[in-house]
Amino acid sequence: MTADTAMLSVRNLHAWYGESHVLHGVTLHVNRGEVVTLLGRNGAGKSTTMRAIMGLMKKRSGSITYEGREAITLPSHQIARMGIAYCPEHRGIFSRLDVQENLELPPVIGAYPLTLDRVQAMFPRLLERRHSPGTKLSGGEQQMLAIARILRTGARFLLLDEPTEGLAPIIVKHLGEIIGSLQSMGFTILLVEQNFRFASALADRHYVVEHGRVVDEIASGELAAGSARMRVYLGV
Ligand SMILES: Nc1ncnc2c1ncn2[C@@H]1O[C@H](COP(=O)(O)OP(=O)(O)OP(=O)(O)O)[C@@H](O)[C@H]1O
Repeated sequence: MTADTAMLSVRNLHAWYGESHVLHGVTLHVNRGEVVTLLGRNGAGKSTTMRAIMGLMKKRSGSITYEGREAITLPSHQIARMGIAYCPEHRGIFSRLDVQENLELPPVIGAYPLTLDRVQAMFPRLLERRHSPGTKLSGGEQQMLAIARILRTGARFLLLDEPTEGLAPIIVKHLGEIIGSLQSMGFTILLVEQNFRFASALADRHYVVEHGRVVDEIASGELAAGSARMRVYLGV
């Protein structure tokens, strides 16, 4: 499938923090139902790419089409209404609210929001912890809550920024299962990941970001060759 028929298509995306020019022409696409990762070293521009797609960068140029509709000039709340949800690296949990309140807060913007019961069935730990304030959650619980919360909105396209960061291997494994089941449920996911092993087990394709550009694309079928290439990119 080409970029023209993709669910999300990003072409020649530039973005700036103030005077600092950080994205230098990112081009990528994500087809409906895919899990695609952005890989690359710290500071390569992966999070900024997500922020720019979500309309959170004040200055950006290029083209971002979602379901065929141009979004580059739209404010963030309208991009959310198109059906894109963003789970930032620092998770954005409201620490003064408890788990249930965090889950009840998101506005419904899409046609098929998951009900509270449904997300609690998917994340039984959140049901057990429903009256715990955000501050009392472990890193893994916070990550589950952050993902559960965006599922409540009805968005069908999820931007997940380094969900595994700082989590124990067993929680990482569980998150992998959750992302796999979200894909089976029909969600489309763009994922920033530093953990190449985690990413390679999950994703259909990978983009490598360097110095604010996509410099390579690796299909998961090319894994053996891909991981050698990745070691060069990531310097590991
Ligand atoms: N708020 C900001 N103000 C100015 N520059 C920023 C800001 N946030 C990020 N940058 C710079 O933008 C560039 C890209 O950062 P970005 O966070 O997108 O990288 P990344 O690939 O996601 O890496 P990381 O995993 O470290 O977040 C880096 O040079 C970074 O220093």
